[in-house]
Amino acid sequence: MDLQRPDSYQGGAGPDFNEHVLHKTILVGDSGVGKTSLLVQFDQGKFIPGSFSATVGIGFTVSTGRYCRVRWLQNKVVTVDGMRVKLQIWDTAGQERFRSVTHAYYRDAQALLLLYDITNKASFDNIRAWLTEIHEYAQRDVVIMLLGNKADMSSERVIRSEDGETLAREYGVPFLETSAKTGMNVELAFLAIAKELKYRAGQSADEPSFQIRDYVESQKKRSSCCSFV
Ligand SMILES: Nc1nc2c(ncn2[C@@H]2O[C@H](COP(=O)(O)OP(=O)(O)OP(=O)(O)O)[C@@H](O)[C@H]2O)c(=O)[nH]1
Repeated sequence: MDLQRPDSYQGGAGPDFNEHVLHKTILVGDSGVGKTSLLVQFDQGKFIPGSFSATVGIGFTVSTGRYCRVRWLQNKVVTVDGMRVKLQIWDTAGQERFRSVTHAYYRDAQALLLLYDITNKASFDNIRAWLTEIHEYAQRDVVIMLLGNKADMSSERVIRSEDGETLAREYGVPFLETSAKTGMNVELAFLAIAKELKYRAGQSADEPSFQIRDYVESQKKRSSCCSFV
């Protein structure tokens, strides 16, 4: 899937950028927030209704020998400013009983997409606990993005968009509302992560600095402006 689209960032990759490196990206969040659905939407461009179980044979099952918290992974190539960024995306199961198995996976993650469900207050309230866990087990410079998923379910919304934004600002992370059902902002979330990782890998003194939060905000404004055109 070629995700390149016009945007404001035109910096090239520096000499150290290695397009063959896989950038490990993990989806985390409470059970049922839509992690698998988001990945399926990104991978296949479609929404498959109903919960996925750990036994559903999509992709690649990672056996831990115990409970399998990390279920499958998907390699995706995202084209950013003409360069290929390879994301190795790990889907995880949100149930509490699998959590201890996950910590090892955080350690070498370069990016984490942290999801809550805008129709589920508990999933939003648990974001702080997820962030505490991430800060404890992940690398200090891991790229984190907060996603309020199921944005299509407006009649059942209990978490306002402003609440997601406020929480994200408090932790200094970018924020998007997404819908795995309609595809809203799904590509943008992964594209922003890929751009940040590419920027970090190729950072050089003469390159304009890239700020993922500014990028996400500018793209959000662009899509809200253009959806009315
Ligand atoms: N309307 C709507 N439903 C969604 C969306 N994302 C997921 N769902 C539904 O929410 C339920 C849970 O989705 P999953 O993708 O299985 O959630 P998960 O976070 O992977 O859950 P665990 O595997 O238990 O951690 C399913 O019934 C999905 O069809 C969305 O954006 N909009």
